[in-house]
Amino acid sequence: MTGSPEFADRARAVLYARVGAIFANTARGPGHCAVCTGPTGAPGFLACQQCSRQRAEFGSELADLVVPLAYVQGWMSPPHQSQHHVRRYKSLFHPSARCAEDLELMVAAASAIHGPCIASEVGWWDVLTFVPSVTRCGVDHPVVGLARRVFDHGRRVDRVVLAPTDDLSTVDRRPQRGAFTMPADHAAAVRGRHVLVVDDTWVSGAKAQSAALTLKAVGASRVTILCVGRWLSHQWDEHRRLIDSGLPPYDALACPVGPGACRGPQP
Ligand SMILES: O=P(O)(O)OC[C@H]1O[C@H](OP(=O)(O)OP(=O)(O)O)[C@H](O)[C@@H]1O
Repeated sequence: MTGSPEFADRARAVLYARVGAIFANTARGPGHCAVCTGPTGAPGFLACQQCSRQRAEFGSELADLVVPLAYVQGWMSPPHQSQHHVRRYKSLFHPSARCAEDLELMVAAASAIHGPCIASEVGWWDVLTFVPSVTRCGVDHPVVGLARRVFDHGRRVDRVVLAPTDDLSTVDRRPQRGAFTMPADHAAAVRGRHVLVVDDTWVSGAKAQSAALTLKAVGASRVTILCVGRWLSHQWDEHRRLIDSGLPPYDALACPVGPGACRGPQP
């Protein structure tokens, strides 16, 4: 059964074989941003500079919980396979079915195994959506395939879509309240409810948090962002240090919500 210990063991083995050498689990705790899991850059800080700035500006309008599953080792030379995966899965001209399938399996396993961990932190989600692409918004974007793989734990989950506005193209490392809108009937489905927002990559979090701003503005009680890859840039000192520290292979049992929150089987 999906979500059972047997499923978890099987998913762990499958993902270890498929992406263990490609991705590494995100980490929580000292040195890691409590929001996005990126390096804080300085000891004693709970959040990285980007997330701190966003929190100072938007406070509780932002997502209540951000769950990045794995680090993407970006801008390496030669390029790292994790970068290749998160790009090729949605490449317009050379899409890779293998990459898409791997990311979808990661979302399916994480939401099945660690859905209860999300629930223990912020409650079960009632509504599901995704972050639309700037260049290819709409439901034919492969990010929708990721959202479709979120395991619902037998619960009723409504699906809604965010509509990008012209302001979305100007979202650059800083969330904006007007980047998305929501059709009135979808907004009604969101009011007073917990929305899970799926995205493929978190770089600054600006787009995903812009989605959260819209959802909170139309009345969502809570927003959780689930993204596959927390992008690290090998060109930034603190990111390079984390990459060069030797990241362990991806383990589907390692909890992306944090060891203290884990309600699933332990690694
Ligand atoms: O964390 P951020 O700094 O906001 O960057 C990450 C966002 O950027 C990409 O979106 P884009 O619209 O470029 O996606 P596409 O490549 O799918 O068109 C990606 O899919 C994330 O949504």
